[in-house]
Amino acid sequence: MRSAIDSEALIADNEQLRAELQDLLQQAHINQSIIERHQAFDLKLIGASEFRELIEVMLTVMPGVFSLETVTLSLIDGDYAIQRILRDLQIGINEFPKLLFLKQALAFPDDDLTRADEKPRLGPYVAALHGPLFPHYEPVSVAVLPLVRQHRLLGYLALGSAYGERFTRSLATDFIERLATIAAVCLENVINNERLKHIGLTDPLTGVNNRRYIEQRMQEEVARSQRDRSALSCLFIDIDHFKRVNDQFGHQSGDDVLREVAARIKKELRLSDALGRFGGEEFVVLLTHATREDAARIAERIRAGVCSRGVMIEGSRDPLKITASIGAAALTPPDRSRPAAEVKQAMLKAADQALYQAKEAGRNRVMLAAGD
Ligand SMILES: Nc1nc2c(ncn2[C@@H]2O[C@H](COP(=O)(O)OP(=O)(O)OP(=O)(O)O)[C@@H](O)[C@H]2O)c(=O)[nH]1
Repeated sequence: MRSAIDSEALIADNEQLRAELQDLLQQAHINQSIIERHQAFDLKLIGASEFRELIEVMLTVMPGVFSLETVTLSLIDGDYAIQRILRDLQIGINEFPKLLFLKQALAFPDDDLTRADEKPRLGPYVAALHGPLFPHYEPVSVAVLPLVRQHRLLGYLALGSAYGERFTRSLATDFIERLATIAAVCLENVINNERLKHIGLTDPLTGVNNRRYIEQRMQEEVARSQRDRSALSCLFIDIDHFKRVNDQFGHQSGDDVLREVAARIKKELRLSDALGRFGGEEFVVLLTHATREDAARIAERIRAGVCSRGVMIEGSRDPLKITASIGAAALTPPDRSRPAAEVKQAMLKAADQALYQAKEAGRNRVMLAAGD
């Protein structure tokens, strides 16, 4: 009798142990699949070689992989350097509403002074603190991962959950810290790649785009205007008697004049326009959605801006009077029957010929190419 009871208890024990083992095994499978998902995500992050691709992985793929309501990336870009590069490389910031730019680092009240600034901060969402990182969605709990490279804060990856228990102050942060480290390295890498691309498309003397960029961009814009039937214009701008500046005051002063003229032209343009140094003392401006009349008006404004006041240069007591001649050509309506490359060449040629006429007619003036 006694042994029957013992064996019943043993069987019950055994069944309970089996059930516990089953649970543990199931948990191990779940953990294994979480680890595999995380590793696959790490590989995606590391594999992204371009800015656009990395941002997609962080902002679109990540919420799904980690079951989060939102993920945002905020970059610290006080001098607009990153935004300028992205704009020049035609990476539309508006494409990514969860990509944000901050003028400076966020000031978190230091509730724990022993904690290094670069540690992730987990806890309930506080609007006054986390608001700038979540402008479109108010989560309940958040993890803010500072992205730091070589002691420099690049920005924050901010994870938002609709559940209070998801990110609590006491949660172990090893995994999140590792994620922040990988994300920071990947981010620095793609920003540097885009910087290199940008350098290859920039004129080192004036800081405006170079000829390669402007030719490439012009072809894209011509194709776009052919598709949308939108207007497109270009200006050829040439500093008058520039040789005299070099001859009289030296090459260095000539370079100063080039820089100043580039800055004066740029001041008159919209963000969507493009300015490039085409060669020597010649600049090209691409005006999107600008008709012939718009081009004439903008060219006149640029001409007036260039000669509005003298340019201070070394070796001369008085500011030097500088003028420029401008040739303008427009695509209205854009010719759809010819390839974009051909139309681009024709537009450049027309603007160049108009510039020649402006020089012939006495310089410091704008001439329009005959209608397209
Ligand atoms: N300082 C400097 N001068 C340059 C640079 N590139 C070209 N130049 C000079 O630009 C001058 C161009 O002179 P020209 O084409 O004869 O024309 P211009 O004197 O401007 O006369 P017009 O165009 O007819 O009004 C030459 O003296 C070139 O040496 C540069 O990067 N820096």
